[in-house]
Amino acid sequence: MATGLALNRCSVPVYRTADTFLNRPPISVVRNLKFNRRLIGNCSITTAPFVTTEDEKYGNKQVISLTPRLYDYLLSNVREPKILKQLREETSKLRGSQMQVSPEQAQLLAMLVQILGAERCIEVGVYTGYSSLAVALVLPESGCLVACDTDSNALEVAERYYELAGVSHKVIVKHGLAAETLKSMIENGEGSSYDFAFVDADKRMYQDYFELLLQLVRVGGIIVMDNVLWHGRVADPMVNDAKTISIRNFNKKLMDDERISISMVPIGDGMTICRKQDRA
Ligand SMILES: C[S@@+](CC[C@H](N)C(=O)[O-])C[C@H]1O[C@@H](n2cnc3c(N)ncnc32)[C@H](O)[C@@H]1O
Repeated sequence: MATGLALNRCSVPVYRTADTFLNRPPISVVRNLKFNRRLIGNCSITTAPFVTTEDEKYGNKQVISLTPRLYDYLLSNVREPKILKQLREETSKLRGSQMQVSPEQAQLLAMLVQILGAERCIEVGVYTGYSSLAVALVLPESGCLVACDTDSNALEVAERYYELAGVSHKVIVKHGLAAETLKSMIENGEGSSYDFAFVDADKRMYQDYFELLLQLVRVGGIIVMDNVLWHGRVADPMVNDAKTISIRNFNKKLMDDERISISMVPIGDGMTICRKQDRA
C-alpha cells in the first residue's frame, strides 16, 4: 500500500526549495509525516530524512534521501586526507568548483582502486585534480594514473597538488581532447593493460569514452562513469535537452551491455560502476 510519504518522491529539484535550504522538509512532507510517526520514531520532523519510497512496488523497503543535516553527518564520517581538503577548499574559490566530485565520491573511487589492487588507472576529466589526487594517493609507488583534460589552467592547479602530495611521479598528465589521448594509447598497444578508469567530462561523449576505455581496461577492470543521475533530469520525461538525452541513452545502453556488469550508485550526482566481463 502506498503511504502518504510516497507523495514525496523527491529528486534534486525538491532540495532546491527554500524549505530544504533551511533544512526543513517541504510542507507536504511535514503534513504526511504527522500521519507517519513510525517512520520518524524519535527523530524530529526537521531532522527526518525524506522518504523517497516505502510502498509495495519496492517491496515496502524504505528508501531515504539525504537532507542537508544527514549529508553533514555522512561527511563527518568521510576520512578526507588533509591535502585533498586543502585542494577542495582552494578550488571552491575558482570558477567551476561545483564540478569537483564530493568527498564521499572520492573516497569510494579510492576504495575501488584499493579493492582492485589497481596499478594502472585513467581519468577523463581532471579539472583541478580532486578525484585524480584521491586515486593517486592510494596507488602503489609503481602505479600510474593517466590524467586527461583540455583545461591547462585547471591542470596547473592539479599538477601543483600532485607535487605537494608527493605523487607526481605516479601521474601522467595528458593535456588535450581525451578521446584523442585514449585512441593514441590504444594505437600504442596499451589495450587491456589498465585496471581502473574514471570518466567525469563532456557528457555527450560518454559512449565514445566508454567504448575506448573498454578496450584499454583489462577483464575484471573497472570503469566508473560520473553524473549518471544528472541532477535527477534523466528520470524526468519533460526534460529533453541534448545532455540529458545523451546520458539517458547512455544509461540504457549500459543496462543492455553484456560485456560488463554494472552497479548504479546514488552517490553525488550518481555514478555507475562497470566491471569488464570475460566475454567483453
Ligand atoms: C566535471 S570536471 C572534472 C572534475 C574532476 N573529476 C574533479 O573531481 O575535480 C570536467 C573536466 O572535463 C574537462 N573536459 C571537458 N571536455 C573534455 C574533453 N573533450 N577532453 C578532456 N577533458 C575535457 C573540463 O576541462 C573539466 O576540467
